[in-house]
Amino acid sequence: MSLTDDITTPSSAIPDPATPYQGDIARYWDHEARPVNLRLGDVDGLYHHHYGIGEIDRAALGDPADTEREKKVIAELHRLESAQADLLLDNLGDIRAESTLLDAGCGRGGSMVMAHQRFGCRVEGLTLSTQQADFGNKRAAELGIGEFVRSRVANMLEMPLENGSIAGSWNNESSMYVDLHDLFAEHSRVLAVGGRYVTITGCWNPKYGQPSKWVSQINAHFECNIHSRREYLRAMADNRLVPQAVIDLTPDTLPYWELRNTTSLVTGIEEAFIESYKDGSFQYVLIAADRV
Ligand SMILES: C[S@@+](CC[C@H](N)C(=O)[O-])C[C@H]1O[C@@H](n2cnc3c(N)ncnc32)[C@H](O)[C@@H]1O
Ligand SMILES: CC(C)=CCC/C(C)=C/COP(=O)(O)OP(=O)(O)O
Ligand SMILES: [Mg+2]
Repeated sequence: MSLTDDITTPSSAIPDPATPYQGDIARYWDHEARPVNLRLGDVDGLYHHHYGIGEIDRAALGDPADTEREKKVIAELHRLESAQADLLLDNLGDIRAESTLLDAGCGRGGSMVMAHQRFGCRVEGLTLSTQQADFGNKRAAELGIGEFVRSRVANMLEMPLENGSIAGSWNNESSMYVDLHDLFAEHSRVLAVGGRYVTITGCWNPKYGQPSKWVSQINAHFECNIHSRREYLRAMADNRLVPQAVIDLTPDTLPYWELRNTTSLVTGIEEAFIESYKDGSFQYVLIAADRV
């Protein structure tokens, strides 16, 4: 059976949002078309809404006076964003082609395509945005993988998925829009026992005390609610998700932000990320957990 055999809800049939807040978030992503996301995605057709990790390849950027410099910087930023998704997929463990994966808060679907290309399996994506789901399904169809990669408009706190049907699931920069206890209860329900959950997220650092002014600025910019690192670990523990790896990616993401801050694609939020990562109030982390 292919993914499309059991489609009962076309991606455009948006149900009533569960809350007014979710309606706001659906509208936000329906109208998003920032060049920093679209021009990077145009590099190779993988459209991401997350940030990058890894060292800058200075040789690939060439001379600052190069007329092709902007194009090269865009390609480099995109390479770092895809490297971030690759690291997330590395942490899913062994996934068989017969398995189904879940991308909770899937955006335009770049990570889903990468997951299918790596594992050959089905990938289910959930987003609040009709525009994003349609975009992801169109891309998958263009790539000839529409039978395997499907985006749907659905609330990740009420996933349209059977209990224990998912081998691996993730949130890539999408968990700051929901209550973590509700979110992990739902991942725990759909994951098979022994399955793997992975998140890459920004979180505020309990060592700092409370969310800093920079964290508050990021929340206001994206209409989200960044959680603390402690909250992630506590909500996982309460929902049968046992951390196997907690990796601080903060030093690995700073080069991406420093490079992005030199381009014409800046959106105005770069300073908040750079300063909060540097003052220790905010961290970029990967957490991988086993469903037990
Ligand atoms: C910053 S984007 C991340 C997209 C994607 N994970 C990526 O890495 O490109 C946040 C995503 O979370 C989704 N989202 C937020 N709240 C959600 C909810 N309650 N249910 C489903 N998706 C949600 C948004 O629709 C959006 O697609
Ligand atoms: C790490 C944190 C706190 C993330 C918040 C969620 C978010 C908006 C991620 C990036 O989306 P994007 O790629 O659409 O943003 P931008 O336009 O800034 O690249
Ligand atoms: Mg982006």
